[in-house]
Amino acid sequence: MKKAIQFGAGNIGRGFIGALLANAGYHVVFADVNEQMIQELNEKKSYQIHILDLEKSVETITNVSGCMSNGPEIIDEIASAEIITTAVGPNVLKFIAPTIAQGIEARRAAGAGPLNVIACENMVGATSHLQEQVESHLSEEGKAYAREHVGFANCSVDRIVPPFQGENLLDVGVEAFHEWIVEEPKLKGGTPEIDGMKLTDNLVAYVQRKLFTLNTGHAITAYLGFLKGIETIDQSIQDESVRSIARPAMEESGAALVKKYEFDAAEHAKYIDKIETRFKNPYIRDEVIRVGREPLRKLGPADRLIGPANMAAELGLGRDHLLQGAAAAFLYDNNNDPQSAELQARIQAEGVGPVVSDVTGFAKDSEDYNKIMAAYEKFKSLKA
Ligand SMILES: NC(=O)c1ccc[n+]([C@@H]2O[C@H](COP(=O)([O-])OP(=O)(O)OC[C@H]3O[C@@H](n4cnc5c(N)ncnc54)[C@H](O)[C@@H]3O)[C@@H](O)[C@H]2O)c1
Ligand SMILES: O=P(O)(O)OC[C@@H](O)[C@@H](O)[C@H](O)[C@H](O)CO
Repeated sequence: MKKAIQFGAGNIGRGFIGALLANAGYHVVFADVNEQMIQELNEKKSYQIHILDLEKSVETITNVSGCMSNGPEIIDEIASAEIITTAVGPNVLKFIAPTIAQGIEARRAAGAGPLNVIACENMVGATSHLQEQVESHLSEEGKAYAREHVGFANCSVDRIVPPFQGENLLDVGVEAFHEWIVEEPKLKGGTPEIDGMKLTDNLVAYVQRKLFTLNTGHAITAYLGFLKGIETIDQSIQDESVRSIARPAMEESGAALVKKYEFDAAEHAKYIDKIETRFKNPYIRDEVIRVGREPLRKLGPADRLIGPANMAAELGLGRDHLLQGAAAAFLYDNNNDPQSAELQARIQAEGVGPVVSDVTGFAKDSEDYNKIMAAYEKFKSLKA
């Protein structure tokens, strides 16, 4: 039987990618550092996906097992797999890269056939980033083997999967919508047949379309909601003062995306409408602290707040609401989130101006810097 390794048995791993692979006839080995999750996967060998939407349903996923991603067994698992997917978070890719490299060396020694690696993270070029990290751990022979036999394909992955309290630790609650788009030209050994995997040769456009629309609106809804003491995304987007920034911000990034990639403007408007409806899904409890997690990552130059603002600026387009959204991120003050604590400690120590400039790359007193600073001062007075 075909084998897939899914690094990360978390929400998107179990709730989307692992499930698609299992349904496509792969035996899916979830590799994680969470011992309890791995034990449970090996005991139960199945779990349920609860579709939490207007039409509810339950899907049972079978033919799965678990493996500690930091134990010795994972190397043999990689050596005998056809596909590796990840959903561990962009910052964790560097920790799994040496393991994937060891698995590739084992495949080379065994003369194994093609393997495809697809990092399913909210990050432009996540797989290329992982590939660089993996290559840095490969021998010269390993690099040559990988060039010929290992495909590293980027992707865009979209399904809202918040933490879920089911009867079973493994069960997961998801929205009905899902979209997984994979960079076809990078795949090796032919295209795997996986229902729900779409293929494209223009991936960057689709990754940015998703990251700069859904994740942009999501993050802004989270940070503004947090400031107002609102707990969930669906409640936050219903608040007119939040929506009146989050929605135009998605329209600003939309105008930039349409211009840059020549997307159909009417189709893109529908895409934004659909996303707003997804945020409003009352059947899913998605907390603003999940969506706002790791604000420093989200404020990165290629990520969902500053990335679309820069794209709009390059194209001579408006970006006021995107910059207001970024300002709200600088006020995200949640001690349970290490990046939020780091951000707030830096603002305390250095003052907000230098931190805004350093994190965003906007020079002091530039137009975009001044707009963030003005919004920051305005929002500060709104803090719940
Ligand atoms: N949840 C969503 O709605 C969603 C949707 C699209 C994309 N994503 C992306 O998917 C990725 C994962 O998000 P999530 O929501 O599933 O997070 P999550 O926290 O639910 O899952 C991450 C999993 O990775 C595991 N992990 C951590 N370190 C590891 C390691 N060294 N080796 C193996 N596993 C390790 C964790 O134990 C956890 O089970 C992120 O990049 C996120 O942006 C999430
Ligand atoms: O996973 P993050 O932290 O990059 O972003 C939080 C959410 O916006 C994200 O997980 C969405 O739910 C997901 O991208 C929907 O496809």
